[in-house]
Amino acid sequence: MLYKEPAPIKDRENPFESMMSRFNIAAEVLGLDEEVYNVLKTPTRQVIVNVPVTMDDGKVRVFEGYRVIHSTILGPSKGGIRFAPDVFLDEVKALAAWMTWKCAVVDIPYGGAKGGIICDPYAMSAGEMERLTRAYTQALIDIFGPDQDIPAPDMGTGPREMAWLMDEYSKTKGSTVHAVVTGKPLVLGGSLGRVEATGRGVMVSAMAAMEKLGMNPAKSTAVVQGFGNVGAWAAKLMAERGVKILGVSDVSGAYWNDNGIDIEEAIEYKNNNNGRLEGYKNAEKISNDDLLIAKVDVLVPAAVEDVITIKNVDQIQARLIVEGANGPTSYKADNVINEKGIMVVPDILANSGGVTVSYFEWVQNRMGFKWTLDRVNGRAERIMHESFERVYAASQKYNVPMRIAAYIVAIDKVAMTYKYRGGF
Ligand SMILES: NC(=O)C1=CN([C@@H]2O[C@H](COP(=O)(O)OP(=O)(O)OC[C@H]3O[C@@H](n4cnc5c(N)ncnc54)[C@H](O)[C@@H]3O)[C@@H](O)[C@H]2O)C=CC1
Ligand SMILES: O=C(O)CCC(=O)C(=O)O
Repeated sequence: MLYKEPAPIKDRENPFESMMSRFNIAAEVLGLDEEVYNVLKTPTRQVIVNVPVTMDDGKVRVFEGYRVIHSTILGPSKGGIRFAPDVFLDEVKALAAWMTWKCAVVDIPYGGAKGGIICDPYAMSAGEMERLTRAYTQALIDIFGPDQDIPAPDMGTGPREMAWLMDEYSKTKGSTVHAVVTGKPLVLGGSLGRVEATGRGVMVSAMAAMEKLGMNPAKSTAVVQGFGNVGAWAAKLMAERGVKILGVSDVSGAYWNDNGIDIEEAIEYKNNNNGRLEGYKNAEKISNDDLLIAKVDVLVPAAVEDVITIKNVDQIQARLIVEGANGPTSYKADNVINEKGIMVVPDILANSGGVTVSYFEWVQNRMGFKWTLDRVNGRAERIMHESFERVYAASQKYNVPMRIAAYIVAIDKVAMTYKYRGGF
């Protein structure tokens, strides 16, 4: 029996359809070649695996896992692995396509992929997680590779799982292959700055957007949904630039303080509390729904897909949304957002700092050389700034919102690559 059935698709908006609807608009604006459109609308490869794992109670449980490779036209495919109870194939397909667009937006030489396993990482022991990660790696041993497909962390995974993946892959291949995965612990060839890279990119995007909107960070307020790797780092780095973070949330609920949440303290609390804010005292508990519609200047969704939807978009009060998560806004909410004049820094731009530093990690692994933190952060921030300006310029040129502009920039690069490579 599977650990848990995926949530029925009818209860959720379909992230792949959300992705395609934006892709369609951008493709039309660009006048994308029909052949290229047809290649890109479907992933290159979709693998479903069922991996048996011996649990701590001695029983064997079978877990369903996925690896979807959307495109390899720009280079080896790249993208994280999500461990979550409700991950499903169409979600992984959307996440894989977003990786293609993201890598193209920041102009790094990767295609897009994503993986997932239906499991609850918070309910499993370290031993069970290790056996699951190793079994998944074995099931995909011919897919992964430093020149083929390079995984990284996503929701529910981090450096620990990447270390197991690298070890399992290396043992099978007979030599240590650092570059098969990024987001590894430093001691195994991880890069300085990777852990905080996605949150740092969110902060850089937020600052760039605030400048365009004439907002002063030191006089601005924000809420951050999701207090994991991306949300906690984004909150911390934005607070360091003077933004008052009035509320944060995770699966346990949302936490609000009129004077601003002490982010360092909240992170310490979470780290000592099995990764959760549950029971956090120096704030008022509010509902996750109320956090999203709170009266603040900036909203940073950094948890899951489809949290800004047709159901709540009317009530959103923020002037600026910076998407730390992948796909947090359903496509049906786009029109209302645009009518309200809210600026959105879309996921494929705002959270691209993570894959950018993953690229640096891969480069360092292949050079056998380590960069300093200043070099990593300096280069990543430069890429984020340049990418932001590229997307902003496209939004002005085509008179479209930033999200469609980001797709235009990405699709244009992919289409140009097809033009030169040919082959079909
Ligand atoms: N880790 C990375 O480098 C990157 C992650 N992302 C995206 O950022 C998002 C978050 O990823 P991570 O921070 O890595 O995951 P994580 O597993 O470290 O943290 C996820 C956080 O979201 C919270 N959460 C889950 N469901 C929620 C809900 N319904 N309401 C409020 N909070 C909820 C969890 O409690 C946790 O605090 C995902 O969409 C992921 O795909 C995007 C780019 C890179
Ligand atoms: O760091 C990477 O390679 C990919 C991170 C990721 O999964 C994402 O950007 O959504």
